[in-house]
Amino acid sequence: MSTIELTPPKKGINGTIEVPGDKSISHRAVIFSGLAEGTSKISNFLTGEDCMRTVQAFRQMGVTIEQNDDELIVHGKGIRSLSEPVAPINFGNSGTTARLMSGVLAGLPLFSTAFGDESLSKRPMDRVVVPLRDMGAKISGRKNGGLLPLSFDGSRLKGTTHELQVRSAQVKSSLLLAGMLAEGETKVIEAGTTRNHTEMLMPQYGIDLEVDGRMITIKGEQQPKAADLRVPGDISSAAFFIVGAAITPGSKLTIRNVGLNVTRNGIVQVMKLMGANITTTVHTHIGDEPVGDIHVESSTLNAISIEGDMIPNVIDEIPILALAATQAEGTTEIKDAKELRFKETDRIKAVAENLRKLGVKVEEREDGLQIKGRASLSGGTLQSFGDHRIGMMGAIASLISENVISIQDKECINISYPSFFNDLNKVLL
Ligand SMILES: O=C(O)C1=C[C@@H](OP(=O)(O)O)[C@@H](O)[C@H](O)C1
Ligand SMILES: C=C(OP(=O)(O)O)C(=O)O
Repeated sequence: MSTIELTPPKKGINGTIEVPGDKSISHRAVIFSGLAEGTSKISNFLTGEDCMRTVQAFRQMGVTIEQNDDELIVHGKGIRSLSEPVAPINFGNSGTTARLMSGVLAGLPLFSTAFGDESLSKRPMDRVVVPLRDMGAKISGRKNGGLLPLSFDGSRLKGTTHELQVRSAQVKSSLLLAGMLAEGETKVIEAGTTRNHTEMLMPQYGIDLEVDGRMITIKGEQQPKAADLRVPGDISSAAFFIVGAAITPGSKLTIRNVGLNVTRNGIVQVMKLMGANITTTVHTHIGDEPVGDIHVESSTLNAISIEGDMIPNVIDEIPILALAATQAEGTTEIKDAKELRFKETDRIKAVAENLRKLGVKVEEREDGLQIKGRASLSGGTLQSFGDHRIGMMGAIASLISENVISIQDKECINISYPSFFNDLNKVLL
């Protein structure tokens, strides 16, 4: 674990960058390619630690996956040819791997066990285990399957209708994957819109499903077919540079080839509501996913209330939005975001603690934060709490701080954005 010291640059961030491939889409692309029959090519794959956990899970089931930089060649042999993993699968720090792979492992005729790191071992798994058991899944684990490690005595599942209580794309995707392997039809009725990459990608891999508002219906016993895919840039990674450019005077920044899916572009909408100077230009589609450029220039910001339906669309962007709020005129309210307490760390607590260390007036609420704006940020040592998004928030704070900011355990940033500091240095030149 090492610490990085970041000296305030005393100037804006300028130029053009590209961020790495989308984390959510990269996980899903490996899962569909690993289950598929035939050879799939995935380019601009995110090689961050989380997505490599999903790759490793398929390697342990006998799938050959070649990697050349950010290109993966996945030699799928079909669902029936997957082999039983002889060793436990390590999901590492990755909630997406844990939830999505639970749906897969529960529905394959194999025995498997899986565990995670200290953070993931505290995150709730009952949100997938309970509905998977309703489909007939045989899963056991700590706290009656509420926590990792879990073991899956894979069996033929029965298609079921699920009315989701949690607003979570991971739960939805886990059940759609289980439904694809099950006998009969599965319906997933969402509590509200969440990122829809699974639904968008499935048809590209030849999987039939029907989306009717909040209800998704999938037929069982489907064998995915191989496909070639280019992963768009990750808007959740771009978010750090969007906010960095918006709050640092003298900035003009273009971020190229970012996924602009409407279930993910909340960061752009929210920053615009705060008065940020942002334009987006969609120039292509990858499958149904819109991809384009984001241009941001620094401007004054005003406080708003971020709540309700806005939250799922910015769920991973709240830490960096909280930093934006410190520079806005007025007091920003973040509500309905209790889910943040179940991420890599308790992100409500971590954000409040780090902003307070920098001299910001912050109130912590059960489901959010109240942040007083127009704060001048001192320097100091910030903990990342082993959470990549908290670490990157601290690094972006250093663009406008009065003194050096040190970030402890900077390595955790490799979970979603291994080239983060390289990209930051490029725009500081
Ligand atoms: O489905 C996905 O790829 C993700 C969904 C979100 O989690 P929840 O579904 O738990 O909200 C998000 O926080 C995570 O980073 C990725
Ligand atoms: C919450 C996140 O990821 P996961 O749930 O996959 O660990 C994230 O990337 O911010």
